[in-house]
Amino acid sequence: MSDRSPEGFPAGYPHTRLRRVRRHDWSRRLVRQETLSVNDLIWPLFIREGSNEREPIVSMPGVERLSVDLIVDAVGEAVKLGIPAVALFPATDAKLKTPGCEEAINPENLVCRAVRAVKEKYADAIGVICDVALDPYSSHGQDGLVRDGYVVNDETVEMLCQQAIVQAEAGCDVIAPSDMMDGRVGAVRQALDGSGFLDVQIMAYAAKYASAFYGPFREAVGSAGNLGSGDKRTYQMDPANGDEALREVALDLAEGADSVMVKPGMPYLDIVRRVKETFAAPTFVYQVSGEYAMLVAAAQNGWLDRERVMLESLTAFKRAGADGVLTYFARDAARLL
Ligand SMILES: NCC(=O)CCC(=O)O
Ligand SMILES: [Mg+2]
Repeated sequence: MSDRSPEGFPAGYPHTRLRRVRRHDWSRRLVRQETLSVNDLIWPLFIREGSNEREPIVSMPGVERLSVDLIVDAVGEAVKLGIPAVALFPATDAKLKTPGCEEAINPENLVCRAVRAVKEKYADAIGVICDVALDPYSSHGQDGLVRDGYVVNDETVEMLCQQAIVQAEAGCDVIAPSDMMDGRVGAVRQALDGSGFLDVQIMAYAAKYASAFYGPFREAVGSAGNLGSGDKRTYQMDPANGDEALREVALDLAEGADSVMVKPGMPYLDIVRRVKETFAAPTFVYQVSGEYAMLVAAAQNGWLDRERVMLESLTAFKRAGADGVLTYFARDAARLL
């Protein structure tokens, strides 16, 4: 290298100065690789019974459960902001939760009524995503049917297929199986096709980990008390495993998933990257309730800059390879973008 290189410095220095392109804003913008846009955002919303009712979720400051009429208004805001899709989550009345989860397949259940109301007003101006899983409806808080203390797979899958159909009938655009039963994507695809819903998409929660970061969500949908000291480790993935995520994604794609998801988000960016690089399929990531709660709580204490950590975390998902992010920050981020 140059004879001017000071002794002991790595070859290339000082000709290669990486700070050069960082010096001015115009230059930083020119070399920037990732750009977060409103098209990357999916906004999860929580529904409750009643009309003109809004109820704060204590562990998710700034997030509320909304009655169906106010959900329609919130979706209107999303449409105005250009957010491409919302994900609707029902906080089901405790009286309707049973071991058999019958409310999941009631065409008049809360989520189906919300989907119909939203679609009536906004039609194709925005996509509506609904989970397929039994936890909002189970008295035990598990995502499937329980027999002898175990969440049974195949019987649960039969129920999920019926749940997918009632949600598709209500107008849901994307069915998102979040249950982690084996074989559910193929079964749900077949059920949807068999009922004529050829164009209803499946976004598979393919690599969903048995994470402690879901705590505030369980408060939001009122399932925390139902689950008690139980856990979901016999079906959700072990946080210690990476390779298994690729096997899960491979199966879900082979079974007909249109897109896949990694969940949670920030602690699992390596999984997002591996999934995107391996399959080159539409890949989403869920910045879950606990991640939101951490950032917002720290910001409320004045320890973090809310706006900056929000945008930085969302940009990190893009950098890891995600095509989009389910995030409780969606509206706030969209307002800034
Ligand atoms: N199936 C959706 C979730 O479980 C969301 C979890 C979270 O936001 O913590
Ligand atoms: Mg699977």
